[in-house]
Amino acid sequence: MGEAPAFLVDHLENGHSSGVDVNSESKNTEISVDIGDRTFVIGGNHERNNFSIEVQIHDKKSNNRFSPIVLGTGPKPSKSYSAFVLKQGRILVIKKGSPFNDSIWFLEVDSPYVREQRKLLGKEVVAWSKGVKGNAEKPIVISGPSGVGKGTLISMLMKEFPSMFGFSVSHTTRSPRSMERNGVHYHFADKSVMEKEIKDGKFLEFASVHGNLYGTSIESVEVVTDSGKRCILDIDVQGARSVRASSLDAIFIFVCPPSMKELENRLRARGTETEEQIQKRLRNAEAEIKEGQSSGIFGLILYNDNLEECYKKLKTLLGLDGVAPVNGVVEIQGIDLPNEHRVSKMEEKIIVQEAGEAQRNKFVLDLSSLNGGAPGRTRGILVDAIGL
Ligand SMILES: Nc1ncnc2c1ncn2[C@@H]1O[C@H](COP(=O)(O)OP(=O)(O)OP(=O)(O)O)[C@@H](O)[C@H]1O
Ligand SMILES: Nc1nc2c(ncn2[C@@H]2O[C@H](COP(=O)(O)O)[C@@H](O)[C@H]2O)c(=O)[nH]1
Repeated sequence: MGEAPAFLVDHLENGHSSGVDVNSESKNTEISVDIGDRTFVIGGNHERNNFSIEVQIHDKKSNNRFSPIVLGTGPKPSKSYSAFVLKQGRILVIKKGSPFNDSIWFLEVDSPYVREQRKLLGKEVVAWSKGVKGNAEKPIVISGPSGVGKGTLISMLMKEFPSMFGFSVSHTTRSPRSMERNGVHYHFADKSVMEKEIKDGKFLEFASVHGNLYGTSIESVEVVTDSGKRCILDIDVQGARSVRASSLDAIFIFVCPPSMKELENRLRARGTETEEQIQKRLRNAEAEIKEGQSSGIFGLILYNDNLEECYKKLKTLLGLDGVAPVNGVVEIQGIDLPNEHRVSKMEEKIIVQEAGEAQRNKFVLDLSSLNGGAPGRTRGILVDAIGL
């Protein structure tokens, strides 16, 4: 998967109902943005929904107004918004009077991810993606047959670099092992609940693995990204394939065992599965190893023979040679805009000018290097403060 395409500002309008700069103290503030035959109405009644801005679509042809499925964690309602139409079916929404880290959002209404989800869910879909400053490192997908040592390697990485990496906690319908804690190792889920959440588009990927359902929720990835850490996903090959096809721009590592015999020994020594489950996992391992090595999903293949050597190679692949653990914090921040401001466009930049006495303070948002997007955060916003 290549870099996500840049989404330069296509057109920005500041009139009524098309890329509007709404400035209202009303509790019913909403903003309407016209794209083609549709008006996207963003905002609405705070009293009805205090948790996330509402989105409605008005189809001008049929004069029908309806609520689409809204994917991703959206922004909390605010007293007023500015909105601009960007390329590739995205609307930039800037909130006023919002707390730190909650001011710049992207509503994807016809991005590749939204089109894919629309097809999958058979319903109208829009998706929120929060804008973050700078470029966080790409998430890391680690796959490999059961027992090869993925979890062991990930634990070593997170122990040595606690402030750099965060684990995406998957959902699973399998029963917890004795040492596993809900919300830490997995979100242990009821099958019908998980299936309903999958239907509702809450998952980045999911698969049936060794007879149970496993999946990565969009929220699990967002929680890690928002904490400023690089997200690690421990998922099977089917899941990796789905992530590869998604717009989550990740790196993909496959871990191979030195032999099937050694894999069997490790699974047995771990002592967490019944004999029947071990046999099932070993049968699946052969196909997984074949696919992992030949499918082209994985750019990086590691052999976990000697654990210490394999861990060293993993660190080299991740560019961590000689990196001191204490210096490992990833540079990723929200964007703190002044509470009261006016928003305008200058060439391909968005100018946010502080209102009131401090009018000379301006923030220039350069969107020319955007990357990422739903599901997950939109990265690469360059912010320049002028006159501060
Ligand atoms: N290089 C190694 N040499 C010997 N034993 C190892 C090595 N790597 C990991 N192990 C051991 O193998 C067992 C399986 O490792 P681990 O649980 O990390 O596998 P996994 O790939 O995460 O499995 P699963 O996919 O089932 O979660 C553990 O008991 C671990 O201590
Ligand atoms: N597709 C996904 N696969 C996942 C996810 N979480 C874990 N896994 C994979 O399942 C097997 C078995 O795990 P175990 O904990 O029962 O031993 C292993 O290969 C994991 O990588 C997920 O969210 N999606």
